[in-house]
Amino acid sequence: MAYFNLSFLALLLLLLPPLALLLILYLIVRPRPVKIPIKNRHVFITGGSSGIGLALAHQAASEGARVSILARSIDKLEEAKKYIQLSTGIDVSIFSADVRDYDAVSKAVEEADPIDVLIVNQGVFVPEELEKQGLDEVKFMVDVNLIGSFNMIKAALPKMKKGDSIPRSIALMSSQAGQVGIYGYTAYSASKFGLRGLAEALQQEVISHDIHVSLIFPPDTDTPGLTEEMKKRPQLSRIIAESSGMMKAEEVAKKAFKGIKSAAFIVPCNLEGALLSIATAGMSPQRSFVMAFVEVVAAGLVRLVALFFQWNWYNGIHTWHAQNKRA
Ligand SMILES: NC(=O)C1=CN([C@@H]2O[C@H](COP(=O)(O)OP(=O)(O)OC[C@H]3O[C@@H](n4cnc5c(N)ncnc54)[C@H](OP(=O)(O)O)[C@@H]3O)[C@@H](O)[C@H]2O)C=CC1
Ligand SMILES: CCCCCCCCCCCCCCCC(=O)[C@@H](N)CO
Repeated sequence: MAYFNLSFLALLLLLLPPLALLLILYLIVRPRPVKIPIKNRHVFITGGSSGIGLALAHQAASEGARVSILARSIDKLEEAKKYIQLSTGIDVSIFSADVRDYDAVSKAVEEADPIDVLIVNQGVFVPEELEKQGLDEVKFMVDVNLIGSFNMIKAALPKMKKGDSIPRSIALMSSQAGQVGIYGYTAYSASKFGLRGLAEALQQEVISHDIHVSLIFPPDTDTPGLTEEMKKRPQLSRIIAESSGMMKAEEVAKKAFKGIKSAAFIVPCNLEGALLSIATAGMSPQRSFVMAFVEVVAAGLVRLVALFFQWNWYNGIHTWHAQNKRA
């Protein structure tokens, strides 16, 4: 009996610190967890006529949401509308506008129903070493990916604040290249890193209006945009980006909505992304006390894994240059 008591006591002493940490985290995590409904809500998706945005629109329609999609090409919008109508029976509203044009975006928001879930998904990516890349292309990516996102949020926010008492979401489509800088993506990574600062600051500004911000971080995703990108992607960009594999747009859309519905601030899309999110948790909000526990406990080990990835990438860069110098 004494032996049993001793081992029980030892077990208790062993479990006490993690249990105490879990309790502390349960008490302190902020903002508090909240559920965002999608069914019968108005989901407005920019870049919704192709790739991940089209998959998001299809997923939202399948879950019974009212869906609007915004993009530049009216032909691609009409095609997307037809595809979703045929596959889900849902009639999607379409808005032709360039997110770089604040007035055009504002007009679309005025015409649209009040937005309950805004997914700022549009994005362009032209991978090239900065030295070779024209500043016009640098500006193009920053204007569409970052300034365009400001335009969309600024136009949508006033009406989103006036809505009913049901929680709302503003989700930003970032990229794993928005968590770690990648060779050939200087402008693209900068535009996606910018979304993080936007999102962290915006969440503090809108929390009192029951609006919840999510950042979605996909790896390479099989879309028309990626197909186009592959035509000119530097070999080293490909080697490094392949560290996180490839996903289908539909898989990314499912992960995105899972995160949006639980108002997760950081939404990874695959295992590498989950590791990357722990490695880059920084000062971002964490609503799940369980995830907070993992972040706190795994921080050191994940940092070691991250340093192994950097070791591998820089060795690859060195080898590539050595081989190409000889060639
Ligand atoms: N594919 C990938 O590997 C990954 C993509 N991402 C991100 O996911 C998002 C979608 O990418 P993906 O689906 O691959 O891209 P696609 O090129 O397949 O689709 C991009 C969409 O954005 C729209 N768009 C582009 N420029 C503008 C603009 N100036 N104003 C309004 N709409 C615009 C396009 O329509 P139109 O041209 O008619 O305007 C289209 O609907 C981007 O933010 C991207 O950075 C993140 C990680 C990986
Ligand atoms: C701590 C451990 C880290 C674990 C693994 C890290 C792997 C990072 C790989 C980065 C992949 C970047 C893909 C960019 C996709 C994209 O956005 C372009 N296709 C343009 O759209």
